[in-house]
Amino acid sequence: MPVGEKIRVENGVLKVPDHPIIPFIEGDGTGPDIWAAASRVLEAAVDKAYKGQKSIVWKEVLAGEKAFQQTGEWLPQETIDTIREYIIAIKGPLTTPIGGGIRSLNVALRQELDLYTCLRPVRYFEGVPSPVKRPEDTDMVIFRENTEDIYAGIEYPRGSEESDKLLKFLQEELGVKNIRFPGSSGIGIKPVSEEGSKRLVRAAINYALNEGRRNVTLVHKGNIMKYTEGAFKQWGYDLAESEFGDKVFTWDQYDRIKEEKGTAAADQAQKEAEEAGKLIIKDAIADIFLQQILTRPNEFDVVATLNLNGDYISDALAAQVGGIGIAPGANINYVTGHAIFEATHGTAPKYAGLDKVNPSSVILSGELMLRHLGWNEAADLIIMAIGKTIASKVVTYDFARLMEDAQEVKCSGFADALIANM
Ligand SMILES: NC(=O)C1=CN([C@@H]2O[C@H](COP(=O)(O)OP(=O)(O)OC[C@H]3O[C@@H](n4cnc5c(N)ncnc54)[C@H](OP(=O)(O)O)[C@@H]3O)[C@@H](O)[C@H]2O)C=CC1
Ligand SMILES: O=C(O)CCC(=O)C(=O)O
Ligand SMILES: [Mg+2]
Repeated sequence: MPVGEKIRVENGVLKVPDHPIIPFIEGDGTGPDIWAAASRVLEAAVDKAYKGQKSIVWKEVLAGEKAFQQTGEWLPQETIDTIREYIIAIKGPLTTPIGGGIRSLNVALRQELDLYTCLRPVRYFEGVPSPVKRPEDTDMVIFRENTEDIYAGIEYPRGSEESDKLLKFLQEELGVKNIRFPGSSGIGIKPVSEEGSKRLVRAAINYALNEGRRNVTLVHKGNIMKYTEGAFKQWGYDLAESEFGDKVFTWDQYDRIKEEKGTAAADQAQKEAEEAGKLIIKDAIADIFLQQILTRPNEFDVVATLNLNGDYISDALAAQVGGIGIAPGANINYVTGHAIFEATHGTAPKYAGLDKVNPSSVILSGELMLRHLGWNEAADLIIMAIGKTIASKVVTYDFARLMEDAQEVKCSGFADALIANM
């Protein structure tokens, strides 16, 4: 087996050796089952595509329960340092307790490495059971801001010294009168910055232009949270116009033309922009957006949104194309080149150790990783094998329970079928 070399970034460009060392985190709960299946599929695809000329040299790094058992720490500094050094990593899901205990290790990794984009493509594979009539109409790519918003973890329990201090400050210094039950309120803070918003929207627009997409929708709740979510929307429009000029047409421009020259002129300007192949930058308030992705999904293409909205939207859109068992993702910093690939789903603890769940989300996250490395031939093999395997109705429990005449296989069995179909 080759010794392996480090991936490097030179002048902002990823330099990938033929045998890159890639750190992986196995994950909690169903993580070990999924990783055993997914790593075999990724290795097989690379092997089939490059016949030994390229290979991945895995390097395990610890996080979560396995890390705690072996080192007494949930997220050892060595794990963060190793991923920083080796640039690209892949992980299984990690458990976060509810209402107390450790803060999310998944969020900590994103924040430590400043992986400001959570990229979650949502696409349909023929034959996957879906709750909607035309799942093939859903073809969206989510860009979720990954380092700010209420995920910053600035949150204090009721009655703590910190929340008492904050309440006192809000009431006495800022004249806040509408905290309904101050004596029993926990307090959370939601930071959203211009830099954070703009770098995320920049990534979404760059992606949309490179991939020939038609539109980017800025999703926000800016009517209620004016200076965080509303500001995100405005910073997004400002960035689009100032950095992408003639390549885009924004709804902000539309509104200005409408005010000056009327609706017909604004409609005409948008029509001309569309005909000229310009990228349309629009926005939607989060609640109506969640309705419209169901009622008219083909109107939405690339989605740029804040952290919490992006979390909800990821799972909702995944459901439309067959669920969380087939929902990949990547956490990326487009400036430093650092990236951690991971599924959208969590640890699904009730299935831990049963070799039962669908490994496709991690496999497709690996497929995204291979494409990110420029190993498109191996990535294509994975897409082809997933399409072929699902079309032959060989599926895990999550699809089998919704399909007729399906052959249900285990997590490992699905990996076997994919490898056989490559
Ligand atoms: N990035 C990460 O590491 C993430 C971690 N988490 C963490 O995971 C833990 C559990 O969270 P929970 O909210 O239950 O969400 P999960 O995504 O873990 O599971 C919810 C349900 O989704 C379905 N599901 C999940 N994974 C798969 C899969 N691979 N194949 C098929 N179906 C799947 C199962 O549905 P069914 O019951 O219908 O079979 C499962 O019960 C929490 O601690 C949470 O914080 C959550 C999200 C992301
Ligand atoms: O960190 C967690 O436990 C949850 C993360 C999550 O839901 C997500 O990344 O979509
Ligand atoms: Mg989530």
